Amino acid sequence: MEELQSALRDRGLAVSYVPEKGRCLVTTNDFYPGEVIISQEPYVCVPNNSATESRCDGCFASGNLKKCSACQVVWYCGSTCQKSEWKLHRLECDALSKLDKDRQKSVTPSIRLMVKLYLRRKLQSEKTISATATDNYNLVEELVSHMKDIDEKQLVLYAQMANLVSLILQWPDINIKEIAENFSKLACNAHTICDSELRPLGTGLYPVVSIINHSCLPNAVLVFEGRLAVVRALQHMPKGAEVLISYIETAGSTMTRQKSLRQQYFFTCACPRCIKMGQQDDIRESAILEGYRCKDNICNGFLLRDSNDKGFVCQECGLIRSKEEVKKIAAEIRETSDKASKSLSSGNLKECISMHKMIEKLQQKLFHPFSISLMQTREKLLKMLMELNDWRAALSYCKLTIPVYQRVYQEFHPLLGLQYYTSGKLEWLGCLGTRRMLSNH
Ligand SMILES: C[S@@+](CC[C@H](N)C(=O)[O-])C[C@H]1O[C@@H](n2cnc3c(N)ncnc32)[C@H](O)[C@@H]1O
Repeated sequence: MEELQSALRDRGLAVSYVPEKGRCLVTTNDFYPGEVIISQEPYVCVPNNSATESRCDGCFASGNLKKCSACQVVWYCGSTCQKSEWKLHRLECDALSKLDKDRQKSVTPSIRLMVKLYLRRKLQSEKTISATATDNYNLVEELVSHMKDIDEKQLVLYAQMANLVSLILQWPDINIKEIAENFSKLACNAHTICDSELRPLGTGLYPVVSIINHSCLPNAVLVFEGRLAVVRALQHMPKGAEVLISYIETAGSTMTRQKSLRQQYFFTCACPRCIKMGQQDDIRESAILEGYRCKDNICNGFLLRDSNDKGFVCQECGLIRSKEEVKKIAAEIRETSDKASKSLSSGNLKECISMHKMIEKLQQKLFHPFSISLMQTREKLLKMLMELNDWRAALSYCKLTIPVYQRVYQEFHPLLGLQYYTSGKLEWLGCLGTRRMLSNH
């Protein structure tokens, strides 16, 4: 711990402790918006490979990959990445090669992450790989596991996964209980590694970044530069401030956020947004983000359940919307969404787009213009239209999402920046298309 504190002191940081949260990271210098607070390479990481998509184990690139000829499980983009991973993969490769084909199929990214964790610990203890104050297994040992909070079903699953790890490693004195506990640690400490457009690529364990606690109104944000985790300030952070990032999607009602924090991280958030739960402002915001709209098209009022529980009352004009009407439209949305998923899985993008346009129309009838569900549908349309190179139509959906982004994300949030960037890129691509058309005539 002394070594870690000393390494952090040089970066203007310290580890502290708060009874209701456990360890926390605090600043010992001022940090300004956009400034890097801390960056860390992963202790271990894996790409989220599946039967349909593979990425390089070194840099997470896709395309032009070659399978490791020995184990036939791990992919590389070239010899540079293969060499950089070799010390660890040599051991993993031996272990994976001994598995039969069926067993190899059960080696999911989570199983590989755990196998790599144990191999890295072994290599560091043998000094084949060097350890530093911010890169050593002791830091993994100190991570919270919440073993006592996990339900029976989850414990059984972790035990089964631990047995598989043991079967792969074949170490005689391996501790199955410890592996199961490490799976629980990964669940509340590992991070999803995303690319610059915030698409998920893999999972990594960053034990120093994992000391940072959560807030739904964070003062910092975690982004990735390749596999490097980078925490940047979202606002001015004076000396002595606790560094806080958001573990979850912050665009949601307080109830939704609290539920997902309790389910995955086992705590009740008491951040400045969450303590307002049940207050007038919070009720209003939750109803706008996740509730229904006034049935009068001109009125943009949000609805709250009426006292007789007969329906929902518009808080602007007092008009009542019946439960039956709401249920009917919600059922139509569900039905169309099912059809859209089927057309997506059959690869019919054009049909999927027209289904989503129908969903959007139905959602416009039911939800408030700032609704998260409506925004998500428009986001899907934007992505699908971009796949078809229909820049103009994609731009129109991108523009519709921006006011919602502005409402739900803070000024310097990367998701908001990314949406502005997408909009600019689509404007440019649209103009380029028009110019080409003109020059062809
Ligand atoms: C990634 S760890 C953060 C570091 C942790 N406090 C520690 O001592 O190692 C996540 C865990 O920290 C705790 N935690 C994080 N943010 C919290 C918050 N805002 N309020 C209460 N507990 C929190 C929860 O136990 C959560 O599962």
